[in-house]
Amino acid sequence: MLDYQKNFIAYSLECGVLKFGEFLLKSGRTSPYFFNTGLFNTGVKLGKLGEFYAQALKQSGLAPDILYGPAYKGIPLVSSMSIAYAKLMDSDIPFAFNRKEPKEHGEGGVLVGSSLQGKVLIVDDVITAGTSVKESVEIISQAGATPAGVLIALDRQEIAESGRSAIQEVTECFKIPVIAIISLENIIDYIESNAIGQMGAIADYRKRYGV
Ligand SMILES: O=P(O)(O)OC[C@H]1O[C@H](OP(=O)(O)OP(=O)(O)O)[C@H](O)[C@@H]1O
Ligand SMILES: O=C(O)c1cc(=O)[nH]c(=O)[nH]1
Repeated sequence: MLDYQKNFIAYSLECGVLKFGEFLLKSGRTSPYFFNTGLFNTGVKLGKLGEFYAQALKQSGLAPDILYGPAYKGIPLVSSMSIAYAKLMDSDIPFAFNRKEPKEHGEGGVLVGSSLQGKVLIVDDVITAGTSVKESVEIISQAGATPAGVLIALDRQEIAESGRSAIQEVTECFKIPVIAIISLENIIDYIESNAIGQMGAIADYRKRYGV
């Protein structure tokens, strides 16, 4: 594991973002751990999170035209990341996000921010079964733009409904790369070397849903 990944896990634990317990996921699975980026909830914490994402984009070598953050947690992620990336790379990439409920008045619709065109990078918090990424790909394609990749904080390394890995499904179906700052494997390494967390429950969960 690289130093910046260790630092990211330590920082997530310190902010209460990475938690152990029992959590119901979007997929309907009950997980013994949860990664809640909503708890990067001050200017300093969110600013630092944006810098991790900006660094990951720099290292990926991808050159998207637009950054897209799916509601809700993708909204502060894409906003903070675009500020951090502009500072890091002196490159002002436009960004956009969606509403979960279409707005019926004013400008209306589900999209907010820059219009979706060209190569669009999806910026989200985690991938579990891949549903959220599929929804984003649909929104981007419907707008006439091209999904160019996915950047997430955590790859939970789980299987999708098809029985294939969620990441494998995304990369094979949509022919786009997925970049994750950390994965479940990194969290397990960290837990084992620092004697924290509920390894037994995580190992059981991984046996059932992991890749
Ligand atoms: O890979 P998946 O199985 O789709 O799961 C991961 C998605 O689930 C959560 O979204 P959700 O819409 O639940 O939450 P939010 O409104 O808090 O962003 C999370 O933010 C990811 O976008
Ligand atoms: O799959 C999810 O719903 C999910 C998992 C996780 O670790 N964090 C999160 O915000 N959502």
